[in-house]
Amino acid sequence: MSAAEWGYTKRNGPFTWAKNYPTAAGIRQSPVDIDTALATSDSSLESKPLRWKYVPQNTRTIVNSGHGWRVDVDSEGSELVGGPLEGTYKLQQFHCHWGSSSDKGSEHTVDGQSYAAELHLVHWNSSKYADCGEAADYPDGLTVLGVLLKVGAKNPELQKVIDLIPSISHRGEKTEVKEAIDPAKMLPKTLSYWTYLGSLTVPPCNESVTWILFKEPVEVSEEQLAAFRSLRCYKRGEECPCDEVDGLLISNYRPTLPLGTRELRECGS
Ligand SMILES: CCCCCCc1ccc(S(N)(=O)=O)cc1
Ligand SMILES: [Zn+2]
Repeated sequence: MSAAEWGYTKRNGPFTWAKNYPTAAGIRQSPVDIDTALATSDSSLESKPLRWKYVPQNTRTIVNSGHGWRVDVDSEGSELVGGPLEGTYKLQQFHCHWGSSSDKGSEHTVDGQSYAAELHLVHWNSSKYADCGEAADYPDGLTVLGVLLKVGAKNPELQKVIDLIPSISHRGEKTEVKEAIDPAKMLPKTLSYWTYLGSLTVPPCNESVTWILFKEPVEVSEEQLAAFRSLRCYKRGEECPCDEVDGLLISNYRPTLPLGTRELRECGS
């Protein structure tokens, strides 16, 4: 989309994306509702535990993409292997999706239930592809670890992100992450998960993501969610293009798409 960039308002939101990004109307789209009764447990998943290694010092910059905040990471030194994955995946970035109030905001839902937000750790298949951009064009190119966020205690690791939000209030602004953020500390204690083949949940909605969604939600406080909603979707000095309340990014989640004939597997109770 040229002037009217895609976004989350009535005018440019998820139901308009397929106009400019035909893949958004595909049959392997994300997010989906996790119908727990449909999930099949798979011994091959149990036999290859999910394993990851992150380098906190490699969390480089945080940017306001206009669609939310995103922490870009130097992939070197990171790895994610096991579970449903063939080969090694490296961490590229992590970001979050939320709603205008904490009764909604996650992208995946579980038996129809929404959570307050959802954290995505984006990895690319470094065994087969040269970088994330290339990997995004292949069905086995990307893996996203999804963490459901529910309202509760303040999340100390995410607080390091929240503290940087005032310096990236407008679209395009970015700043150095000085205090290292450890992605591993944002994951739940129990590692049970659901996995299925899906897509990027934002345009161009490439159908190249192996989704791994942890079952156990992680806590975040209402104040921390309010900080996410204080980001603006337009550039400093420009007028607000979106018809959101003075361009505040109060909601940036895509509603669920049909799972269709895709298999939904689970590992752990
Ligand atoms: C054409 C290059 C694509 C880079 C990948 C950008 C991206 C990664 C993950 C997600 S999400 N919300 O599915 O985790 C959205 C966007
Ligand atoms: Zn995401």
